[in-house]
Amino acid sequence: MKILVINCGSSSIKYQLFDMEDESVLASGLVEKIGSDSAIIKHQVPDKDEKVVTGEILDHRAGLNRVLALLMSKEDGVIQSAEEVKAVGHRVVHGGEYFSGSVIITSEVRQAIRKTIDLAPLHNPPNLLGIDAAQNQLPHAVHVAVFDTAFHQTMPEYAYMYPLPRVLYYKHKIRRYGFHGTSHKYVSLRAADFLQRPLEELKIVSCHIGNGASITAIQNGKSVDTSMGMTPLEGLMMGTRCGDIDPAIVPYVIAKEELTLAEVKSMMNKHSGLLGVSGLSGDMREVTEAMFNGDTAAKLAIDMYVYRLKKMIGAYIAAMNGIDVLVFTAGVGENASLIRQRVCEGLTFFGIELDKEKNAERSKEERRISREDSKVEVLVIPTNEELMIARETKALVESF
Ligand SMILES: Nc1ncnc2c1ncn2[C@@H]1O[C@H](COP(=O)(O)OP(=O)(O)O)[C@@H](O)[C@H]1O
Ligand SMILES: CC(=O)OP(=O)(O)O
Ligand SMILES: [Mg+2]
Repeated sequence: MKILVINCGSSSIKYQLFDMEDESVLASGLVEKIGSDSAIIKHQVPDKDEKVVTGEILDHRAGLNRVLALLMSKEDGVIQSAEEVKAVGHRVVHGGEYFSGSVIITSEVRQAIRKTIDLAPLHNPPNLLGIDAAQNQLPHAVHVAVFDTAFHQTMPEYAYMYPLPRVLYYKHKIRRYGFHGTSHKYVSLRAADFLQRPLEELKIVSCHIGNGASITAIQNGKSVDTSMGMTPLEGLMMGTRCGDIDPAIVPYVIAKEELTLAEVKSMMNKHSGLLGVSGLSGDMREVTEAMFNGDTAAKLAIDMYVYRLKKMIGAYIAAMNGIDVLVFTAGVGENASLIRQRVCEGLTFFGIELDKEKNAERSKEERRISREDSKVEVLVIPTNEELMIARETKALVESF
């Protein structure tokens, strides 16, 4: 069964086509700068050179059309006809309280996703555009929505409610939802498999630290708390997002700097975090390099990033009254050995003992980086949200 996975951003489409017989990737790629006359498609077929095409792509429908044409083309094609794609799995960021698992997309499902637009104005509209475009171009396929929020629907009420007047929850659904659930779920399943231990017996703290970053406490295979909230702005310090700050700063900055609310929102989402503190970049590679070159602002940014992550791991251990496994994943978690080392150095109290040599090894594999005698297993697990979406899609198609 061939399954196409798509992840639509406001001006981009990421895609992967899987052959689910052996879960192999037949092709993958990215369409960027949709809405312009200089859009870029980067299309990769395993063992072939990447194909880069530029040109006008005015909307998601046109973008998807071009992707399908590439998938079926003579030189770079991997399928003969669009009918070969049996199902399409869509990443949908916000499912509100409507969805605690993946679903086949019906008109009711689209309606519910539309109702959560207010809660995720940056993410859900492009996700819906992607669904529309794909249903239009691939009408014979089964379309499935896989939500970032679904895995976290098991959080207890005392973890997801904010200490605000409760009426705001009843009127506007203001509560914590959490994100990156597909990734946290995937790495928790992989961790149990890697350790050959039942997931139900493990207390896992999973750190998804990429551009966006979140941490989740997973007990009995279920999310019991997570650091992102009503939106993906809460929690850890990120590449360009501030994470937790005193909410009183918002009206104060508006008054002092004569900014609009929209400008402050943009500041907190796009100009804060590593970028805001270092003044250089939101990319951990660039900030680390600057720190090694003696840049004091870059050093402060990294000190803050590590300190805040370490404190949050402590909180998530407390949430479960223990920890068996600490998992690092996503761009920073998978690659930045320095960050892993500095975070773990401050957690020895909990029985977390890193093997410095194993931690420093460069690898794309799932691996243990804790010492043999460490009470807590520390693992690096490369995330694979696309594969997880493909698996959830296949399971739904088969039960259909
Ligand atoms: N070798 C590396 N060392 C340190 N950080 C890295 C490395 N490679 C990637 N990163 C970090 O990972 C981030 C991207 O993470 P990723 O999980 O791919 O993000 P997203 O899916 O949100 O775009 C980059 O911005 C960078 O900060
Ligand atoms: C929800 C979210 O923050 O996603 P990303 O990390 O892809 O920005
Ligand atoms: Mg990501």
